Amino acid sequence: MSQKETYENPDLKKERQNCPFNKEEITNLLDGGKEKTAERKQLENYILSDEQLKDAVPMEYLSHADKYAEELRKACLLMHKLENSPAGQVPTLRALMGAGLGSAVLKEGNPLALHYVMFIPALMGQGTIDQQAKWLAKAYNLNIIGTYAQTELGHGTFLRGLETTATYDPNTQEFVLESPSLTAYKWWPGSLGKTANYAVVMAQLYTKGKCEGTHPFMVQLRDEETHEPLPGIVIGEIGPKLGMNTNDNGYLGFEKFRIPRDQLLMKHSQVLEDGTYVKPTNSKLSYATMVFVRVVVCQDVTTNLRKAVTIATRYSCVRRQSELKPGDREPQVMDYQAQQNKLLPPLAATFAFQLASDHLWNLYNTANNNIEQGDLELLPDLHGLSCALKALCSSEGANFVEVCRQSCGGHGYMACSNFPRIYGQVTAAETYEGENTVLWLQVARYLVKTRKEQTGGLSVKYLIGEEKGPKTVDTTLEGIVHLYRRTAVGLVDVAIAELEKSGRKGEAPHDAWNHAAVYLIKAAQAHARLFVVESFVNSLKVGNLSAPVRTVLSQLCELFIIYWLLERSGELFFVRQFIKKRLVTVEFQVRTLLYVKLLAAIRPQAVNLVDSFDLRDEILASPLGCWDGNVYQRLFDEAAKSPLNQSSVHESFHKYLKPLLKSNL
Ligand SMILES: CCCCCCCC/C=C\CCCCCCCCCCCC(=O)SCCNC(=O)CCNC(=O)[C@H](O)C(C)(C)COP(=O)(O)OP(=O)(O)OC[C@H]1O[C@@H](n2cnc3c(N)ncnc32)[C@H](O)[C@@H]1OP(=O)(O)O
Ligand SMILES: Cc1cc2nc3c(=O)[nH]c(=O)nc-3n(C[C@H](O)[C@H](O)[C@H](O)COP(=O)(O)OP(=O)(O)OC[C@H]3O[C@@H](n4cnc5c(N)ncnc54)[C@H](O)[C@@H]3O)c2cc1C
Repeated sequence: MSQKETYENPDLKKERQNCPFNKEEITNLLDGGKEKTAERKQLENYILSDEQLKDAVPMEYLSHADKYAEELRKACLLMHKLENSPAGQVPTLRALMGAGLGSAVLKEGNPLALHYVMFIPALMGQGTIDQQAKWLAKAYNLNIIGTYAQTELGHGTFLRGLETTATYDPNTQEFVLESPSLTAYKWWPGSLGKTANYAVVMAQLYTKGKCEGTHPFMVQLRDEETHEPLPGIVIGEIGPKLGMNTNDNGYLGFEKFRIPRDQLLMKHSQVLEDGTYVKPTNSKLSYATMVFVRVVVCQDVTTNLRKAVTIATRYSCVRRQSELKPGDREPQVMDYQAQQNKLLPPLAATFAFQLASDHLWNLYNTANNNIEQGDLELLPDLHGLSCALKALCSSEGANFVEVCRQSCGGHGYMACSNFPRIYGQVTAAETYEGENTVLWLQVARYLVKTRKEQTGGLSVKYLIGEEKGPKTVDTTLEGIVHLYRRTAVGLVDVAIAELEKSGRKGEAPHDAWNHAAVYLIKAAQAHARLFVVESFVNSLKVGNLSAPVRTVLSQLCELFIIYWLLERSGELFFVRQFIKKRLVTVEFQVRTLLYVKLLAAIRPQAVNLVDSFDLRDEILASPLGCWDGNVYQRLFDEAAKSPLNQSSVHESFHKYLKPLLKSNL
C-alpha cells in the first residue's frame, strides 16, 4: 500500500492478516495493467506531495465565493503541473478529471471540468478540420476556456424545445444569437458562471426563413484580456447547489449577438454563404458530445462508489457496537449480517460497474472510429447502451453511496466523512447528461423497436428470435444469467402487449407510450442489469487471473447477481412459465440461501478487497476510511479545525445569548 503509518488499528491489522489473494493483482486489474498502476502511483506522488495543493482549512468553512477562488487557484496550479507531469499530459488530464486524483485536490468541484469533459470533445466531434485547427490548440493550451451551453431555464430534456435562436444573415454572413424569452436563457452549464470565456452553444438554426433544428455554435462570451462579458452577452452564476459547488454553473442570455458564419460547427451539417442548409447524414450526430459524457460518467460514478465502499468497510471493521453474544466483547459492526447485507453488494457493484463501463468504453471507441469514416451502423446500439449504463450506474451508485453513509451511523453524517460530497457528485449524475427516467425511456424505445422489427445491435441480440436455455431452476452462474435474460425479454413483451392493448382501444401511439411508461422503464432497467451481469460473468471466463483472485471475484459476481435478483424478485412474475410452474417461490428460497452463504464467505476479505482499490488517504479524504483505522483521533483532529473551536467563548455569546440569559423573559 502507498502509505504505512506506525499506528494500525488492531482490528484492521487482523483483517489484513492471511489474505488469500494477491491484492496487487486486483489493483493491476482495475488500473488496466501493472504499468498503469505504476504510472498512477507516480502521478499521485507528484500531485499529492505538492504543499500548495493542500487545503489550509476544510472547504466547508469557506464562503461560496472563497471556495470558488480557492478551487480555481488549485485547478490553475494543477494545469501548470501538467507540463512536467511524469505520466504525460493526456493521462494526467484524465486522472485529474476523473473522480480519484482530481477530487482529492479539488474537493468541491473542478471549475475547469467542462472545458475538458465537454468543450474540447464538442470541438473534436462537431468541428471541421479547419475549425479544429483554429480552436483546438488554443483550447489545449488554455488560451481559451470553454463550456457546453445547451440546457435552458425552460428546457433541459426536450432538446427540440430549446428556444435560443441563431438566425443566419447572408448580408453580413453572420449568425445572430438571441434569447427570445426568460426561459430561453441558458441555465446550468458548468464553468459558465465565472470561469469560461467561450462556449459551444446549442441553438435553433434558422436560415432562409426555416428552422433546421438545434446546432452547435462556437461563441466567445468574455473579453480575452479583461474577462468582461462582451456586449450582447448577459452572464452570471446560478448559486449554491446540493454539491459540486465550485463547478460555477451559470446562466447566459443573448441580445442580438453576432458571430461569423464559420462559427457554426460544421462537421456534420453546413450553412453555405448564401444561406443554403446542408443536412447531416443523421440529425442526432449533433448529440454526440452527450454520448461521450454518458460513457465517462459511468467510470466517474464507479470511482466514487469505490471511495464510499472503502470508507464504510474500513470504518465498519474498526467500529464496535452492541452485543452479538451476550457477555462477549462488543463485535465489529461488520460482523452483523445486516451490515454485510448493506456493504457487500455495493462492494461487488464496484467490480460489476467497472467491467460494464470498460465494455461500453470499447464500444464507444469502435463506434466513434466508424462514425469518423461515415459508418453509423453502431450508433443506435451505442446510444441505447450509453443511456442504459449511465442511468443504471448513477441511480444504483447514488443509492449505494447513501447506504454506505447510513452504515457509518452518526459519524457518516459528518461533512468530514466525505459522504456528502461523494453523494452530491453521484446523485448529480442521475440528472445531468440526460435525466435518468428520460434515458430509460430512450432505452425502451430501442428495445421495443428491436423486438418488433427483429433487428438490432449486439447488445439487444437476445431480443431477436425465441429465447433458448433452461426453463427450470438452474443454480449455475449461466443459469442465473439466463433468468435475467428471460426476465428482460418477458418485460419487453409485457410492455409491447400494453402498447398494443392501448392501440386496440384506439389510443394514439404517443398516448399508448405514456400509458405504458411503468412497464417500459422496467424493461429498460432489466436490459441494463442483464448487460452488467453478462459483462461480469463473461469477464471471469477470460483473462489471466490467479486461482485465489478468480475465487473471490466469482464470489462477488455471484453475490451481486443474486442480490439484484432478490431485490427485483417481483419482476420474475413477468416470466409466465415461472408462474405456471410455481418456480418463483423456489427461485426466491434457493437464492436467498445462497446469498446469505456468500455474505459469510466474502466477509473475511472485505478489508482486503477495499485495500486492493489502493485509494490513498488523501483521495478518500475521510477520517472514517483512513488506512490506519485511527478513526476517533482523526475525528477529534477534524473537529479541532472548526472556527467555533478557536476560542472558548464565541463573540456571539456576548452579543446575543448573554442579553437573552439576562432578560428574564
Ligand atoms: C484529452 C481530453 C481529456 C478528457 C478527459 C475526460 C475525462 C473524464 C473523466 C471524468 C468525468 C467526470 C464527469 C464529471 C464532470 C461533470 C460534468 C457535468 C456535465 C453535465 C453536462 C450536461 O448535462 S449537458 C446537457 C445534457 N442534456 C441532455 O442529456 C439532454 C437529454 N435529452 C436528449 O438527449 C434528447 O432530447 C432525447 C434523446 C431525450 C430526445 O431527443 P429527440 O426528441 O430529438 O429524440 P426522439 O426521442 O424523438 O428520438 C429520435 C431518434 O433519435 C435517436 N436518438 C436520440 N438521441 C440520440 C443520440 N444521442 N444518439 C443517437 N441517436 C439518438 C432515438 O433513439 C430515436 O431513434 P429512432 O430510431 O427514431 O427510435
Ligand atoms: C450538476 C449539474 C450540472 C449540469 N451541467 C450542465 C452543463 O454543463 N451544460 C448543460 O447544458 N446542462 C447542464 N446541466 C443540465 C442537465 O443536463 C439537465 O438538468 C438535465 O438534462 C435534465 O433536464 P431538466 O432539468 O430540464 O429536467 P426536466 O426534463 O424538466 O425533468 C423534470 C422531471 O420531468 C420528467 N420528464 C421530463 N421529460 C419527460 C418525458 N419525456 N417522459 C417522462 N418524464 C419526463 C423527468 O423525468 C423529471 O422527473 C446540469 C445539471 C446539473 C444538475
